[in-house]
Amino acid sequence: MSMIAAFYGGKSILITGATGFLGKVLMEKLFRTSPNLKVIYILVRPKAGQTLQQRVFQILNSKLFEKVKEVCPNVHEKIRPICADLNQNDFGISKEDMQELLSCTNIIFHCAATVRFDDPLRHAVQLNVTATQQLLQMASEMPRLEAFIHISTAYSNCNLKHIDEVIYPCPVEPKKIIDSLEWLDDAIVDEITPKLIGDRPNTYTYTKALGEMVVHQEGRNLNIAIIRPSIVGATWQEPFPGWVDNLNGPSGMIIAAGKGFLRSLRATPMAVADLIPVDTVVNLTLAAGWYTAVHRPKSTLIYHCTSGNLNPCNWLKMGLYVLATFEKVPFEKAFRRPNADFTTNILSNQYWNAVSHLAPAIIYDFYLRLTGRKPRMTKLMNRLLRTISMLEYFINRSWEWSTANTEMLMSELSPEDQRVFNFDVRQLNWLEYIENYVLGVKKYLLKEDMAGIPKAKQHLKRLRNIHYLFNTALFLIIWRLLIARSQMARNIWLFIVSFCYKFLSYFRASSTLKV
Ligand SMILES: CCCCCCCCCCCCCCCCCC(=O)SCCNC(=O)CCNC(=O)[C@H](O)C(C)(C)COP(=O)(O)OP(=O)(O)OC[C@H]1O[C@@H](n2cnc3c(N)ncnc32)[C@H](O)[C@@H]1OP(=O)(O)O
Ligand SMILES: NC(=O)C1=CN([C@@H]2O[C@H](COP(=O)(O)OP(=O)(O)OC[C@H]3O[C@@H](n4cnc5c(N)ncnc54)[C@H](OP(=O)(O)O)[C@@H]3O)[C@@H](O)[C@H]2O)C=CC1
Repeated sequence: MSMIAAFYGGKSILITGATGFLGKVLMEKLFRTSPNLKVIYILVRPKAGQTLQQRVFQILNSKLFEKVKEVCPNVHEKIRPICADLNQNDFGISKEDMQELLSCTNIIFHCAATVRFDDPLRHAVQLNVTATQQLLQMASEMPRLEAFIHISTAYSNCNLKHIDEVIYPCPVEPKKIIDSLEWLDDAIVDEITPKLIGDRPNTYTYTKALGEMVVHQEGRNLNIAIIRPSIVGATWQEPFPGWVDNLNGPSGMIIAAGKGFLRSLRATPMAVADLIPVDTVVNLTLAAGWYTAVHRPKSTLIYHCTSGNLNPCNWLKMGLYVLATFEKVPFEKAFRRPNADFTTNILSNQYWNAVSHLAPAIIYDFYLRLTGRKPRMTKLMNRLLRTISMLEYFINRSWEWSTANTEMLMSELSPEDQRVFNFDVRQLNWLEYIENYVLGVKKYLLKEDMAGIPKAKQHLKRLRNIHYLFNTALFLIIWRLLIARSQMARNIWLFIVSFCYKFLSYFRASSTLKV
């Protein structure tokens, strides 16, 4: 019997960010392995015209939860959505709901965050720092609380090359930042943002570091652990391989490459591609929740959930695996044939952006205009280039994350728990994982049917022929122009023609002799 699964039995668990990528997989695993848990409270905001109930209904009726419904048929009764907006005071939670949360919660998993790299500092601080502070305040009023698990990111200290499982001090105290944001106006905040974030690439990594600091300072009397995952990707094994439901991290890039939009990328081929499957993160998180509650470590333990030091893969390999998978399972209606190159040189990157990204988009938009349709490709391509520019920081560097706490946790698990809550990435086969990832992107993100693969292959063949035809026509046009203008080009042309003529005559003569 799994000790971790038994531990969560009968518990009241509070999850923030349960409607997000990680939160959904966390909920699914909890229900599947501990169907006798008491209740999961989830803090949800109404969104996109959907009520809380509709949002929960949609999640529970998704493919991800199919297995849960078999082992926990009354899952609808065990999930308790609470209307909350983490941007508001007290999260806008009603008094009755707050009372229930304070008196019943045993475990908190704090996953909610803004993961946008370019969020204005004020918004990123509100969600990633102030909301964390408020949640800690709530937690301190929970008499039954056994553990508070905070999800951070391995990149919160990406300004360092070697990162230990410790909290690093921030130059400006989070409290001072929160206070000053109250009276500074937006224009001044925007102006000082680069100075505040210093050598970090964006407001996301900066505010996640501030969030950790807040946890460290204000959670002293609580039983806390911090999980730092690297780049979270599709599921590896559970509940089934390849599940993914948002465009963050590599998923959006896989679509862009598979549809033929992404043709070149400024990336360091040998830099470590520190991907970590979402189910691995969830298993480690649940194991850490159990360990924190049962063993009550003296200090806050930080767990790095990364793959680079145990089972490294680099961007070159990952890119090749992705491209190889497109051969077997191409995406439908591709714009061009998938073929992406990595370059480290800024100038050649600009050249390829102009030639491989913008020029085809402009030509295609011209064609759309000619056929009376609205041009859209240049806009889309500019958006893609902007996204790529935001990711470049992460694909041109390697980091070393120490994983002593994570390895210690693994050694504390029983053999059964090591199987049920497996977070040993040494067992991961990258080629197999990437194949399933690409397949998952096709099925769950693009909602493409496998039956369409022969047609997609046919479409790629047509694109290849168009490509050859276009290149030949371009070559002939350029050559024709050169011949018209340059004596040297004419001489070369005459030389080639006479050489071919002589070769053919010789070939014909020798074959006649043989007969
Ligand atoms: C050979 C191939 C090789 C492939 C492999 C190479 C892969 C490299 C991947 C490297 C990943 C490195 C990530 C490092 C992550 C650090 C880890 C974390 O803690 S952080 C956790 C990770 N956090 C992140 O990854 C956040 C990254 N994303 C952002 O910060 C923002 O989306 C933005 C600033 C990039 C664009 O802002 P903005 O211009 O305001 O645009 P909106 O947001 O409003 O969206 C506009 C449209 O674009 C769509 N779309 C969105 N994202 C992507 C995407 N990645 N891609 C594509 N598309 C994307 C979106 O759906 C929407 O479509 P529609 O509804 O209009 O049809
Ligand atoms: N994805 C990744 O690559 C990585 C993620 N992480 C960390 O993992 C955690 C989860 O990330 P992930 O699941 O990918 O992110 P998502 O963007 O998928 O999910 C974010 C969650 O936060 C919720 N949320 C955001 N704003 C509010 C708000 N104002 N009030 C209530 N809820 C809100 C969202 O709710 P709603 O559905 O309403 O928007 C959603 O449930 C984050 O802490 C992130 O920093 C760390 C490393 C890598």
